[in-house]
Amino acid sequence: MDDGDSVARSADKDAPPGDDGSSTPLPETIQIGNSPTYKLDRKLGKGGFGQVYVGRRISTPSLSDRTPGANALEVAIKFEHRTSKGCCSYGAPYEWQVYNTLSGIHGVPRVHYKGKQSEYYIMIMDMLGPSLWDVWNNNSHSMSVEMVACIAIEAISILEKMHSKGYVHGDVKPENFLLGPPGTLQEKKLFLVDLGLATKWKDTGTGELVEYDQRPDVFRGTVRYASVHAHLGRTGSRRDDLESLAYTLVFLLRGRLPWQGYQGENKGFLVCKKKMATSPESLCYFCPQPFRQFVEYVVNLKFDEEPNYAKCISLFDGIVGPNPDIRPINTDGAQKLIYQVGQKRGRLMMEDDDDQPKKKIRMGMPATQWVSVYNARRPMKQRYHYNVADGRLAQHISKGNEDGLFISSVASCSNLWALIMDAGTGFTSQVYELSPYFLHKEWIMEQWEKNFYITALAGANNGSSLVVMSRGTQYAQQSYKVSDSFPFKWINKKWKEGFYVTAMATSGSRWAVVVSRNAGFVDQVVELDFLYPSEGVHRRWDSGYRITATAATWDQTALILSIPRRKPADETQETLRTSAFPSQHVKEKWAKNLYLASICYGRTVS
Ligand SMILES: Nc1ncnc2c1ncn2[C@@H]1O[C@H](COP(=O)(O)OP(=O)(O)OP(=O)(O)O)[C@@H](O)[C@H]1O
Repeated sequence: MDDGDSVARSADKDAPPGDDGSSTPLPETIQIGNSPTYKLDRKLGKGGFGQVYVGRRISTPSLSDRTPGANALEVAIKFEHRTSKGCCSYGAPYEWQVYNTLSGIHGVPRVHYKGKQSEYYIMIMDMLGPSLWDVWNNNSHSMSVEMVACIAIEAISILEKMHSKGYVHGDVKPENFLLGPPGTLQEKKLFLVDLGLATKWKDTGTGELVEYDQRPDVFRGTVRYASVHAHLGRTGSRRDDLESLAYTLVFLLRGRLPWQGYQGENKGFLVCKKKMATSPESLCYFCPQPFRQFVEYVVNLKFDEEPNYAKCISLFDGIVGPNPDIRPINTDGAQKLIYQVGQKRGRLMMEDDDDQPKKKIRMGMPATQWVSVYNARRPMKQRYHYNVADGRLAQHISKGNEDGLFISSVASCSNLWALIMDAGTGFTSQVYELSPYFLHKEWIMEQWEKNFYITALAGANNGSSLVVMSRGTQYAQQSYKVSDSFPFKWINKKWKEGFYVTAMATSGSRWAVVVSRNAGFVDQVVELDFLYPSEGVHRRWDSGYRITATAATWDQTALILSIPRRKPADETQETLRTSAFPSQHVKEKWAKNLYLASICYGRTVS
């Protein structure tokens, strides 16, 4: 590998040295269950979990053994030490479970035997050949367009098959595609191995989809090839495998991806940001059209959208030679798939819907907007002020207070403040401080002593902050954190302690998050993205969550969505994104009894 960024496993998969059993010698001969005996030969590879060796059969299989592959003279033997991190709680490696369903399906090697011998979990499987990474590496870091197009076609059909069994692979990359053994009938056949990160996207029994979620602190996969959704910790679904495949194909073709070379603690974030900022056009600048079309299609797929595999395959048809028998990679699986789909639909190809305007989400163009959130409420007095300079804050606030209004939200844009005041807060008194710090701890602690709690918060790009604290809230305790990246880990810890996020702000690229006990919520989730996460918000809305806090930096938008303890009579919530402060829109919303509940300014689209 040219740099260290190809394999960055989730924390779970990073076994400390020696913990993978490397200190325990491997057995010289292997015999598990009723398997024949194999003698250990050369090493084939080593991964994060296991080591893979050639096994030579040195005994005849028992007559009653009808295991497919029992007669193979050479097999691949995968060893995982019993203390490996890949082993699940009941002992056997998680990958075994996945192979129980997928062994031997199109493009997946057959597992002949599984069992335990001495300190190791052992899986005996079909022996395969070099990986696509090996092929690319041994061919001066290059691969022909025809070869990559054939790989595209066959890989899509393999993923289609795997997905049809309810699994997503979760770690699609050149190293995990293997060819058949050289010199055999299968040397041009493609296989996808390493099912250790495979997850269910649907329950094949009930047909029900796994629930959508986002856990921004969870990353599984390989940084270089991971989908943007995987970087952001979203539940894996079919689109993620296809996005990783798209990056795999472009890597094989161009020899490099634009996000290679980042290092350090922040690497995952920087790589993800670069992926978001790279348009399909620029990613595929030197590649034939179909590659760009494929990238464009896969990055626009929704969480539960059924990919049109046949259409994806047909994109590459024009590149590969017409005679399947002389192609550099077998494309049998794909031909079968297109045939089936064609039959079902009464024709070979799906219609092309490219002329339908599709929103392009990755264009590499930053844009900054106001995000405003409106809730249905009984008629009440609400007022807004925007472009308020520091010196004029006091005047607006005291006028509002005189009229019986308290501040319900604050925001900042270009070092000027926006202020929402209304009669619906339920507060009994309120204090605020404009401070040059983000945040001013001493002042906040003093107010906590006096039973004021933070109820609104904004930060300006110059580092100053406006903190509003109120009495008469239901909060029982509060805590906050200021951090250089979105502090999901901390939030997650606080959730476990009974706190919920009740206010959030940014100052430049820094975040401040306030959590409170007794916040009146029964559950809370986060949506964090490099653009406004519309899809996630809609999924959450459908499950009863409503946006209760918003904040955005120049890079990312974060939305906190909560389920209220007491359901409001009218659950209507609307959001707007506008480049100017939405003064006219607010008035239109008021006319429909929708009132500003949250507002922020920052990066929302790319
Ligand atoms: N059936 C096989 N035939 C030949 N070589 C194989 C076979 N299975 C695995 N290998 C080789 O062994 C390497 C490690 O295998 P695999 O990826 O399954 O292990 P892992 O420990 O799960 O790795 P990772 O760290 O990628 O998760 C592969 O990259 C490949 O080179």
